Amino acid sequence: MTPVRAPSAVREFEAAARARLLPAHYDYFAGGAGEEITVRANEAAFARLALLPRVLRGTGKLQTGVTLPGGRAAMPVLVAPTAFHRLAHPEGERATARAAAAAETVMVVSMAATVAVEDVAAAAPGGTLWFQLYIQPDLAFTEAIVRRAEAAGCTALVVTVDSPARGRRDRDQHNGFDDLPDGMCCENLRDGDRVRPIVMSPEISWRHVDLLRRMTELPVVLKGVTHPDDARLALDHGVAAVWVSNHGGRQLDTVPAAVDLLPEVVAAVGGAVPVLLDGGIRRGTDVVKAMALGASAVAVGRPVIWGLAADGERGVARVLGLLHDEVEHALTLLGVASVHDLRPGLVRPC
Ligand SMILES: Cc1cc2nc3c(=O)[nH]c(=O)nc-3n(C[C@H](O)[C@H](O)[C@H](O)COP(=O)(O)O)c2cc1C
Ligand SMILES: CCCCCCC(=O)C(=O)O
Repeated sequence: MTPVRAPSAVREFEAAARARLLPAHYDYFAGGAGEEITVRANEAAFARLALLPRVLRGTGKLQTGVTLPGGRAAMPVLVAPTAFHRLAHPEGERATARAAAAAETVMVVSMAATVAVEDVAAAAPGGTLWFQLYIQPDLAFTEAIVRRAEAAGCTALVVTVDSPARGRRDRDQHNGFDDLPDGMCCENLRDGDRVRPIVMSPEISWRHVDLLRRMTELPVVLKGVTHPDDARLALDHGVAAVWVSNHGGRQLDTVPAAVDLLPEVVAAVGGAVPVLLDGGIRRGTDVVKAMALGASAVAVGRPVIWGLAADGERGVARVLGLLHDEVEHALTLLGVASVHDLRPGLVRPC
């Protein structure tokens, strides 16, 4: 009998996940906005970047840890906020949080999680959680959610700013996917005995970022920045980090690939705060390319979902473990001892 081989690359988890998920749920996780041009561009952009190794550097012990406003991570790959983990696995966000804690990295809990942030925290004591927020026009409700995240022990607030409206996702429209199944809801949206809908409002502005900063002592990370002028404004408004992201190509289609936007944002930020990046990271080589171009750390969305759907906590742990091992391997072959020593000169367009 041929033994079943465990996935040896992150990409292999997608097929395993697809085989287990309902087609409409697979499409929700995999899909993006419009023609999915940005979804494809995110990955393709990494393939268009070449790495140029240095030799005879005597590098020795490797350093992959990073220190960020919301705490330290042993690897420079964070778990991006993604919604609805219980569609992928019955343990949902609990399983993801345990795997992230075991990998000693940060999990960003989505506001649209299907397990309440308090229960995610309880599932992974000792783990580092950040909380992702869509600022709700009802500011009292926004504040109530912030207080819950604080009380659950989250160490940063990630405010997603690329969603003044929900992306138009053709796959979801064709599948009629617009709600969670019975027995599942966005647990962080509970308000007394009802669950509120998430409002993505075009009325949200920099004024709300200021209000939020006054509302909490937690560092505020701005996720979904693509324009260098917005990166500069983010600094004016006192954010603790800027997160370059096009939401994995799920919001405005034809926005450029995230990694192509990175250098201009890094230049605009000028080292004032860390710059994070997500979108299309599938390999350790993608991680080092992004960090060479100035990212302080990166995050992965779909790879975590594929690991979760394929094999629950173990699958997520394997995805994170593969990325960690690949980062170390890439550093060794690049002749670089620490992720902090990655520089633009190690990357070339090809
Ligand atoms: C299924 C899914 C759900 C997502 N849900 C959220 C969310 O609730 N909040 C958020 O800020 N971003 C959300 N995102 C965007 C991710 O945080 C991240 O920006 C994106 O997945 C990165 O691209 P990648 O999937 O290629 O790694 C979601 C992405 C996916 C794929
Ligand atoms: C109505 C709930 C919306 C959750 C948003 C999740 C998300 O950001 C995504 O990309 O999907």
